[in-house]
Amino acid sequence: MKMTFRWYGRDDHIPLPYFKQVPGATGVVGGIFHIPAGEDWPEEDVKNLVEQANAAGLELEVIESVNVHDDIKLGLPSRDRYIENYKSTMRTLSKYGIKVICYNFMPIFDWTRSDLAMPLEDGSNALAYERDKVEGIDPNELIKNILEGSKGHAMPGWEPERLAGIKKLFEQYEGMTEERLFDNLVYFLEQIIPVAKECNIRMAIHPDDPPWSVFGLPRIVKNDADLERIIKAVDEPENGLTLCSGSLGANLDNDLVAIFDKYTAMDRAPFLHIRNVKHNEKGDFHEVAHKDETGSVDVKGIIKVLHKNNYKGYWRPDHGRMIWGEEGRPGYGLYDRALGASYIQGIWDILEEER
Ligand SMILES: O=C(O)[C@@H](O)[C@@H](O)[C@H](O)[C@H](O)CO
Ligand SMILES: [Fe+2]
Repeated sequence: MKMTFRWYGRDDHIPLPYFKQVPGATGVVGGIFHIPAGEDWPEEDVKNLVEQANAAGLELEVIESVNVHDDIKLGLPSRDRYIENYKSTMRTLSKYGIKVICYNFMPIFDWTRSDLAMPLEDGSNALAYERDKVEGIDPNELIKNILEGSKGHAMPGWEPERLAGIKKLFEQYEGMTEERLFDNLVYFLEQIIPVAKECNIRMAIHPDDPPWSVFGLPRIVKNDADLERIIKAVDEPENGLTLCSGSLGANLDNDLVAIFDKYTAMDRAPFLHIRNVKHNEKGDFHEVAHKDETGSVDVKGIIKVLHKNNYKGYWRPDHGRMIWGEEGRPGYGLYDRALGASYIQGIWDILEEER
């Protein structure tokens, strides 16, 4: 499997060459964050992005994310224009060697947390989700908390310009059901998967984070049944999944090892996010170090099935804690992600030797 790190481009506090210093890192996962969802990505920006990574000796073959405009999720007539832009962006990305595009289909918000820097016992801090602090509060309050907690770092999915129209967005989603949202996803996939085929790109939908309804908005990428329904709806290898152990793992009912096994054996998961979360009695969770017994995720079990299935796709260590005084975008410090990366590769190396 190919180990990558998420890199936030010119907005990242981590110098690109540092990723190369993590043993085993072959590439970075990039994105263009100043272009609003729905717009066609300018070729010049894509070219610069890929060239910068390559100049640092790193591949850039995965994009996270090309975000989907809410009009597509809402199924509005204007969606066709945004889908055309999406296709055009796919063609540009393929021209510069992109192989996988990660995206999500969550209404309005991307990931949701109540705390971006919850203090842990060891003096580090991590992202956390407490139901009482999210569910039942005014979404504007949550947006305020997230933007304050981000300490000036741009947070994809939480763009202040877009969220300024939050009231209208919520009105537009009124009455939206899981069924209709799913139909809108299928409409989108039917349009873009043929283009993906032509471009040799694999689309990889990211699970909802957390994988349950928040603020009454429907969620359709929560569990094994949802994943299966999505890949079957347009049953082509290009219609793939990003398996994220942290997002799916927020629901203890999800059998992560079985899910990672099933979709990697089918070769329908071109991209993986590996991280760990820990639950408390109330069902709340916070993020922890990647090491297996630190949290609820069976990290070793996941790596074992990936190895058994001879996984050849891309993976990246997902959110880490903030440790050793590092300051940066919540979840995306270098130090803890690098520790997680080395831990996971250690497991892989032993399995390789035993094969
Ligand atoms: O939590 C994160 O940082 C990521 O896993 C997501 O934001 C992910 O990039 C998007 O949901 C994918 O579209
Ligand atoms: Fe993820």
